[in-house]
Amino acid sequence: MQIEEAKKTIEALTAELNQHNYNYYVLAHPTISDYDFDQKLKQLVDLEREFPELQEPDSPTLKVGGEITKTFKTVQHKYPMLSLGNTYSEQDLIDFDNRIRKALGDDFEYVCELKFDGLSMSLTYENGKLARGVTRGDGTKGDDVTTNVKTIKTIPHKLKGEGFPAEFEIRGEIFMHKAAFVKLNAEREENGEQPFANPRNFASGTMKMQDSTEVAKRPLDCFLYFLYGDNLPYKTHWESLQAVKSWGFKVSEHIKLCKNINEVLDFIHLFEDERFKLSFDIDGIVIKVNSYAQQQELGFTAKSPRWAISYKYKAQEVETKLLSITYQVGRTGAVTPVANLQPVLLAGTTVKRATLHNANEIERLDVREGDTVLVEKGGEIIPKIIKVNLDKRPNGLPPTLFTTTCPECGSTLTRTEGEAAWYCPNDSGCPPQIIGKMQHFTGRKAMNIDSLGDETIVQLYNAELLHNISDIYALKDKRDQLRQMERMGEKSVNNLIEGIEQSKQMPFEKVLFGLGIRYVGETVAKKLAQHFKNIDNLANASLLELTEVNEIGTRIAESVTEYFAENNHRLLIEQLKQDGLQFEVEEKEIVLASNKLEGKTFLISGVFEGFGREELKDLIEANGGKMLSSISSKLNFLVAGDNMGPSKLKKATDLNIPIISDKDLMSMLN
Ligand SMILES: NC(=O)c1ccc[n+]([C@@H]2O[C@H](COP(=O)([O-])OP(=O)(O)OC[C@H]3O[C@@H](n4cnc5c(N)ncnc54)[C@H](O)[C@@H]3O)[C@@H](O)[C@H]2O)c1
Ligand SMILES: [Zn+2]
Repeated sequence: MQIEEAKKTIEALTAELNQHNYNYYVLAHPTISDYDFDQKLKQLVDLEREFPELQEPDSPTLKVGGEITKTFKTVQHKYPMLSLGNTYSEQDLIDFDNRIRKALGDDFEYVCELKFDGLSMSLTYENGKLARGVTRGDGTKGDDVTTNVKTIKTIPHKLKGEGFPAEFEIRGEIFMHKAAFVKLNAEREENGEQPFANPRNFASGTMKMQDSTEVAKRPLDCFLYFLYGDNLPYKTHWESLQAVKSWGFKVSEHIKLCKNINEVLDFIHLFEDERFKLSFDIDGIVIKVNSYAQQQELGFTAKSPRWAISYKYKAQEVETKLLSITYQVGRTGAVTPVANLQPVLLAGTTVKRATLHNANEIERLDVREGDTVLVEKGGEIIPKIIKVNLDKRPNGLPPTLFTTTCPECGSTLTRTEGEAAWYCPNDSGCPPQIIGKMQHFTGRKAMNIDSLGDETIVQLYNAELLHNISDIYALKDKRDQLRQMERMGEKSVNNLIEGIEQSKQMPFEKVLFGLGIRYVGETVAKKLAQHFKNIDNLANASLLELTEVNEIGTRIAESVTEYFAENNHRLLIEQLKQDGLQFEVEEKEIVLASNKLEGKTFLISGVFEGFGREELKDLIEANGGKMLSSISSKLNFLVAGDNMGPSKLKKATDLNIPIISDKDLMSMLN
């Protein structure tokens, strides 16, 4: 390659890799596979080796990929958090072993560990207590996410046992189990939120959240894999792993002390298949030289230790034929394309279907019925089509035109500017939407009507006893018809009606969530209910009033106003009101109500361990205080919790505004 051409290629690759790093680390929504990313990075490494004069000092080949954000406090790492050299080839491992052998002679051992596919975290403990949790960030500085880390149950707040150093740092990987991922991602999709591609992205997206109470709802876990400290009493990595286990840290049982590279390869071969039986994703095996002294001798490159390497498994993929593309309609009316495949064995299971996400994805892949496609099951649980084998495309295959009509009711589909999904607008006449809405309404997180399960709803819909949510509350007058149905004895009819009657006591926020307004998930419903207090206030709120609510963006606000603009929906709510459902927040009797805060102004910032922000706000107002929405000289007190933005802190300090804790606030009331 000529230097001119090399320069152009290097520039293009650099720009592309920087973008992918951003998608992966900051947005947690990568657009290419890890394998492709690694191939491109390797190409850049090779080019820079051939033309060293063209290497930029901030080339992605020299940097750890992540970034720090502005939303958390930045913390300097005491020991840099590096990346790991990686390879997909066994020959590279043998070369690695030869390099080590050359430097150390033959007397050394390796430790093999699973390469957990999550995000790395540095935890600092002081006198046996968790002091800090910091992300890798750019490798030298990271985000202080301590409050989020504290919600992870397997990370000890306080150590047990003895012998731990007064101060040390421990590194590990935060991840989400596959089962939790599948469940939570399905909920996201149901709420109209963008699903995450895999558990890693979900875990990483979660750790970036500002609201720790949200983080606490998402089950994360953490394996620890490296101990750092000054003058540690251990000579080897293996020994230290045993010690940290005894202090209460979770260390994977799948580790192996190896005498030579052949034993390492055995471990790698073993997990080639075993990895699919684990409850969490791994993307490879990490191989580390065991002795600390030898690690020191080997040292580091700019980006990774020379004493460790990771072997990555290629995502499993297989070719098969795309028989047809069909469309599914969800509860919200979103139409999802599904690829129906010639059944094929992949990663231990028979795959018949793959997701195609939306029209953009079909266009991107240019996938057509009759094509031969490459299907991948990597970290992801749901197989997906990664590309079309164009060499095998029969002549004259017509391009796929995304359906323009609903496969269930024939309505013309609509799409909002800027959104990926097409929707069937016929929400009161499209069977899967009608059924889905009722199922959502009776679901565990909404009205929780146990006795009216998903199957029963379908059965009653088919028997024309249910068409609409409000019909549920009319079932009590249809006992005779109910009793005639299959599998419906006197007792189950009684149960059914009783469950329905009981649901009338469900609080407003559950009813609101149950209505299934697009983008109004559980948390949003709670926020809206607390803010507007009753359905009429909410229904009459303007876009501006809606977006003024903390964490309600324009997308949600628009969806809410659209919902209430429809007469059908207003009629439904009127009917449900008459049926006796809760459409206002039950005013909690605030025992503390007084006028102790009269004439004083407050602003709340950050997160609190014992209180929700809304709760504090209610408390302040119930005691005569007034809330302000920004920091100005008019503000009397800033009630600050964890994770308060640094700019707010500075502004308050500059204006000399007293910063108080939630506990200080409580004592003002006593
Ligand atoms: N698809 C994309 O767009 C995209 C973009 C950027 C990066 N990536 C992927 O991420 C990789 C780079 O990420 P990276 O720099 O974090 O490297 P890496 O993930 O390949 O290896 C380093 C990381 O491994 C983790 N790890 C897991 N188990 C471990 C164990 N037992 N011991 C030590 N560390 C362990 C640690 O978090 C450590 O930071 C790339 O190779 C690529 O595959 C993909
Ligand atoms: Zn339809």
